[in-house]
Amino acid sequence: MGSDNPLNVPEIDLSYLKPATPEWDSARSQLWKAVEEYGCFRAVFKEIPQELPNAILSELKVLFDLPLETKMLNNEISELAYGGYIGKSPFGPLYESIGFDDPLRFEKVEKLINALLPSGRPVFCKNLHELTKLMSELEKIIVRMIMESLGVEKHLEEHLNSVFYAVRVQKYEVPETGETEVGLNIHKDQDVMTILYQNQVEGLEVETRDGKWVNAKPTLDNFTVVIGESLHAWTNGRAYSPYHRVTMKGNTVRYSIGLFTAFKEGYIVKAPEKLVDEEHPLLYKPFDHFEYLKLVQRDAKENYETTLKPYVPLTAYFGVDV
Ligand SMILES: O=C(O)CCC(=O)C(=O)O
Ligand SMILES: [Fe+2]
Repeated sequence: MGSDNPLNVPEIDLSYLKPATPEWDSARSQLWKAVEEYGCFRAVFKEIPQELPNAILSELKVLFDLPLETKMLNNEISELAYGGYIGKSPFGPLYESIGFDDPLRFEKVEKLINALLPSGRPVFCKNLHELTKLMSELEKIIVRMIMESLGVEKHLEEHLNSVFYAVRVQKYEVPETGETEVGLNIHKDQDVMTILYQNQVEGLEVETRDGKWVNAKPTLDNFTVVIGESLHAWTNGRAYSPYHRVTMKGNTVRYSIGLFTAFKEGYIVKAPEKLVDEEHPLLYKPFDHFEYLKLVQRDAKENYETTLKPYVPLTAYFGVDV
């Protein structure tokens, strides 16, 4: 399983594409195949120069080496979901992460960094803000391609108005035993999608729809895209949301940057009517995305099962809804 598996998730070049061109359509059909089968792929997106995420990664040691009390200040500063500091836990024994809850607003990035590092880090703040903007452009392309593939692109505008972006920078320590160890336990993401860039230390493993574990082994120009359960529910199950985990081995610390796209507070996740019919009955009752996030409480989760279970209509079990 996992690390010994030579397979990788598909790589798709999404650089410099224009909608309604043959190049766009060809990339879109590769993307949709990957989203259906793996819920995960590696995107090449040359609009983002490699130097940008790498400049951020090279500063992360300074941030994570701060005392725990300092990193915990983030819990007071963050106002939105996906912000705050997460320390090591049974769920992520080697994992720590620092969330930027509204990085499209430069002043919010600056506020957090200045609180953690009073001498400031203006270049880091600028880079993180800039990377968020560019990664959110990539997210919009991916969502557009998914909606076009399903013939529901009229919902694109609604999507753009309904989401917010957060960034988490994440660290995975080297296992002390020298053996392969769990960095972050098996889970599905609850968001719309997660886009990751990391420091070329592999470790992310993804389970395909047919139960095979595959390494998501990126190269320098890859952004790894993982579909979250909210998009899976919104597409009435057409987009796959994979179980995944991070496994650590070797002696290099792994750092990653994750852009999390999530629906705003109050948004009700409901599959478009066009995606529900006799052949595709409604898989999940409409749910409030923020209520769902609260319900899940990722850190407390130890079981290996979908977090959407509370929304599965009882018809799926008993033939009638009650
Ligand atoms: O760091 C990674 O590559 C994966 C992180 C992850 O799965 C998550 O933050 O949900
Ligand atoms: Fe994840």
